Amino acid sequence: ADVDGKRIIAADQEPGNWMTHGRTYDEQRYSPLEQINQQNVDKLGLAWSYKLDIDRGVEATPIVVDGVMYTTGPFSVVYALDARNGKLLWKYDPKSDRNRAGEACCDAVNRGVAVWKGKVYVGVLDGRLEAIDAKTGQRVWSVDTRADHNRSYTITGAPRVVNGKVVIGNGGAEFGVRGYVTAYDAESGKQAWRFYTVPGDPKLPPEDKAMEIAAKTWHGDAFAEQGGGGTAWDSFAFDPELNLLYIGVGNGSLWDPKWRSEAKGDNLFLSSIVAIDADTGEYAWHYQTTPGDAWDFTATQHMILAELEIDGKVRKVLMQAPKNGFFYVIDRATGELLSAENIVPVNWAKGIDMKTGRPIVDDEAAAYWKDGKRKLVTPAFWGAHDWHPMSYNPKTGLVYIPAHIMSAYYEHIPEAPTRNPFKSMYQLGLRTGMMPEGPDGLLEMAKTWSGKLIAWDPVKQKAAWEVPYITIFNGGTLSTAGNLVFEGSADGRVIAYAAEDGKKLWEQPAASGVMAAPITYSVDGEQYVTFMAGWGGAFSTFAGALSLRAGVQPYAQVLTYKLGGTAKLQEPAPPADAPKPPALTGDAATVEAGGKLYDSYCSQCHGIHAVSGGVLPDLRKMAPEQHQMFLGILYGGRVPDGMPSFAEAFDAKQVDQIHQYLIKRAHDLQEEGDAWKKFSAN
Ligand SMILES: O=C(O)c1cc(C(=O)O)c2c(n1)C(=O)C(=O)c1cc(C(=O)O)[nH]c1-2
Ligand SMILES: [Ca+2]
Repeated sequence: ADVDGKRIIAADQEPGNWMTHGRTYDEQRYSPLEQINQQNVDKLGLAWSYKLDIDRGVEATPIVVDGVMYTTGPFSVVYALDARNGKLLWKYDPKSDRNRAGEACCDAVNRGVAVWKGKVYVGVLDGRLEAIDAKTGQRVWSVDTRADHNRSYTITGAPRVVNGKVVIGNGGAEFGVRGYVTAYDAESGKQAWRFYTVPGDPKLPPEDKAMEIAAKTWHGDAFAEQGGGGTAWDSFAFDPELNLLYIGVGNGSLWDPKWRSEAKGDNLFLSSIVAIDADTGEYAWHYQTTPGDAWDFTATQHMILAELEIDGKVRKVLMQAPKNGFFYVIDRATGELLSAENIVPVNWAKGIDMKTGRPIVDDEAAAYWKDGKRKLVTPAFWGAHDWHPMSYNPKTGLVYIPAHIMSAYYEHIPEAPTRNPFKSMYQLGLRTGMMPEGPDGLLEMAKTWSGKLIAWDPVKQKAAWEVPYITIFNGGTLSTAGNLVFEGSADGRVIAYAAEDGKKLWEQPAASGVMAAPITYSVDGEQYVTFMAGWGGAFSTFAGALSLRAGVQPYAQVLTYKLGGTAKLQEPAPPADAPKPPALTGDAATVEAGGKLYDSYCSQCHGIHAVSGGVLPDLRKMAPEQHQMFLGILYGGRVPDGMPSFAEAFDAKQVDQIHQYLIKRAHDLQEEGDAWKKFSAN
């Protein structure tokens, strides 16, 4: 694992390796390998599989160096595997603090490691960054990246190593935190610099030039208490010539701009791409995709650096499709906006004004805090595109985007929200009326959600071709010189398409939903393609009901293919039938009160309207002994699974209200049958 900057910059000279998250610092996720190509891809078969320990969301991009694969599973567990046969070399469990798992918004996911000079780096869900000896799997150093232990900081993203420094951000903007990116010396773990993305306490002077710029765009002082947001929880890119590190910055805390910043100002650097000096962390330029974000429109999405010919001139560009539905091409030396076009229908903005670089926001459709009316906004909080990586094929000039068609409700709350001290709970500052009333409304809404693989031409600013999918949250993409695009799907398939026209050339079942982006590598002259399979993440936890349309279970494994591979796919056992629930003893008012508590505290993991997407237990299907122990489970938590104690959140009466609501929902299930199962496409 003797990777360094020189090797990564010259990655095309050793195409068999995949040495950094996006293969190269420009994060194109394009491999020069072409042993597997359009002529023979139909002969691709499973070479080996490796079963991960925990069946929850899998989002990692594996790293492969000189025949060894380093990858991660849920709860930031690191696996080193022989890349030829999947044999385990070592496993490192950082023992992420399970009491704090509820402080992660979107499942206990991890997007992979970085490798540098004999060490493997992993961001741990509980907020640690750790260095591991690549040979032995033993910990070398560990740092706590959290700036404030009273806040819900987590890490799900993959570190990058640039100029000998390990760079990592945090998650937490759904819980009220102040975002930042930190760089640590790769050898020692000593902090080199920290770049805050939003201002801190307005009573204190700004920390640096960037915060001076940002502070002028925030109003009032609520954001100091509410955190401000701007977490950099996923994407980075690096240009070694310009020595600029690009950071994708996230949404605001709170979401409602009225309660965050008196509905005034752009609130920099929320929803922005920020370029900083890779050595010092000093601000260079920024481009804000969604000024004054109100919809969780993060710009943490994957950024690709490329050279494009635009109006007869070759430009060094940065490309991003953030959640807000537009595809941006930006000059990466200066931050100048070159083009912006929507990749799916959007209703929140009428377009981007190319003179000002700002969106033309449609207040009638989307500004829920202005007139107090509930708004159905497109796209919504998982965006037209979320963290699932894109890829760019320089031969076709196309960017392959796993895109979403989705809308959701946003509703202002008229009284100023106060900060809830319970840390494992979303604090968005708007109503959970984001979702339609009742399970029937949900079913209707689900039918309007779908996914699409879009082959986007960033010069012509339009799609060259598209492939539809049954739900959102399909896998990231991989492009190869074999002129193939590989993608896994939410509904449990691994697929190869022709890069130029999207013709499907190969498909096999994956035994679970696939969200992560595949990679390709070669060892001893043999090319392999690896998919990390395993359903989970934000969609199938919070909106579990809608995700059932994918018809898959969480079953986490590494699936590696080669030409002529003949290994047998392992599959999960089918889920058990729902047991008969106890009698409902609570009256309608009790059930209603329980439902409200459930929505606020439980739905982010177990699913809205108590319909689970299968990642965490469906509470309508509790066993008799779980009903008997209900209070004990809520007060004690189920720590190994990451369920915190709710003793501080609920009194005994409230526990009973939630219990009665769940019993009611269990009876609904018995009477209606599983409408969601029938609804599933498979
Ligand atoms: O604002 C944040 O700090 C934050 C963090 C994360 C995360 O760390 O996973 C997600 C999001 N936001 C988010 O908005 C989102 O849609 C999302 C999806 C996922 C996932 O892993 O499926 N994580 C996150
Ligand atoms: Ca977010």
